[in-house]
Amino acid sequence: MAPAAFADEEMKLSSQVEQGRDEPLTKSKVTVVGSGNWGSVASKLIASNTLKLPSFHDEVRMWVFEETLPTGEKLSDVINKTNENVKYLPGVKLGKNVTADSDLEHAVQDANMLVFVTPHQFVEGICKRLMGKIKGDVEAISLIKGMEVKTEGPCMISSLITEMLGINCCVLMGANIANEIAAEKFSEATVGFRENKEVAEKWVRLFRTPYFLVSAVQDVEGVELCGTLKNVVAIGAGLVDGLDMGSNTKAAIMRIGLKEMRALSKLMFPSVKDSTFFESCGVADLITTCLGGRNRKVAEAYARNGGKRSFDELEAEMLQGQKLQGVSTAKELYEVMRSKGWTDLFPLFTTVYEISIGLLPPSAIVEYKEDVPKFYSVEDSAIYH
Ligand SMILES: NC(=O)c1ccc[n+]([C@@H]2O[C@H](COP(=O)([O-])OP(=O)(O)OC[C@H]3O[C@@H](n4cnc5c(N)ncnc54)[C@H](O)[C@@H]3O)[C@@H](O)[C@H]2O)c1
Ligand SMILES: O=P(O)(O)OC[C@H](O)CO
Repeated sequence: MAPAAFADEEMKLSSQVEQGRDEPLTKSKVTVVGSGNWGSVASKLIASNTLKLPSFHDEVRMWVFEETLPTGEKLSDVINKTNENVKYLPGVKLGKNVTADSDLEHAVQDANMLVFVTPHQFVEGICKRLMGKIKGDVEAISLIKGMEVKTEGPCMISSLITEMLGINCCVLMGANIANEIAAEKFSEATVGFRENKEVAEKWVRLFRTPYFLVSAVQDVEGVELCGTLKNVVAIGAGLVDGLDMGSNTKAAIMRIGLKEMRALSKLMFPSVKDSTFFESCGVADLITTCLGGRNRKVAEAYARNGGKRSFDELEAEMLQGQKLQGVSTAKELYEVMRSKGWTDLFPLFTTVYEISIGLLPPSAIVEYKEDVPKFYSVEDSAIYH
């Protein structure tokens, strides 16, 4: 396949460039903070590259939120013994140079590159534990799709990491269903960076493989908001699947969702670029999530049950410890929209939230309201600019 072949060439080139240089004086040490489904795949990707690229230490440390398996063994011990995350990514070898570490402070203590990849609701607690424990020259990247809402307004996860730990934080988002990348099927991702292009290029080198093509754009908020907001649209897509509405309806939800994603992103952060929505983190992630993601899957079950079983209950039963981001993100978005008086401008986001808390039935996702034609007028609205 042409793109993969191109990626292969690029990879060789970047290895040659690195190998052609003198051995770097200091090699970067990478720690992955998180070890769920995507955290484990990210560790595998990175570990395959640190072995090849001389500017990185071979070992990749992966922080594991410790749990006891039904066998009575600790998850981190089993990962180190089998080289597999038997709970969150069974059947896939991570690479012998991945070391699971259940001690958070110990896992990060020597790292100069931190990869944050946990469900978004745990990040603040993790950062509190790390405050004052990070070395000065550390760079971070967040693979986390989600946001926090503070009294001052919305706070993206990369900003939370920067504010709490005093370190620069890029983001990596994309059409990245973890199990497919674990099986080394070709896909793409987008790194978002603020100012330092060299740092972004270093992250690209660390992640890129012949089957995982990564490019960088200077738009942290745009990339992160794409990854965050698509999870709410995915809930809408799952609801229409559960209502057996068919492809046209799902395409309509995706189109309306994309428009709301772009409009809300620009309202929250006017610097967000339109072009970002055409990268992997934008339209491609929206499509893959609405076709094959966990948010879609659980929302489908919610609609099939007529809203009688809660999202929490279905998540626990269907995902076995993996976490949904779309429902909590819908709530967080709603808080932002309500406080700003924007709910009427975003009927899809608002409806998904109201369905998720049981205020409306699942069928409300396709009930057209004559008096709310806002899908079409949001860009003309005075507050849009
Ligand atoms: N899985 C995917 O396909 C995928 C792809 C791209 C991005 N993401 C994003 O990556 C992020 C992480 O998702 P994931 O799929 O790796 O995780 P996951 O949903 O598979 O697993 C949940 C993780 O949370 C951990 N956890 C549970 N309680 C915790 C606590 N109190 N404190 C800290 N950790 C705790 C579990 O140990 C587990 O590692 C999310 O923001 C998600 O949206 C996921
Ligand atoms: O399985 P989901 O719905 O959490 O989505 C996974 C990824 O974000 C897709 O890129």
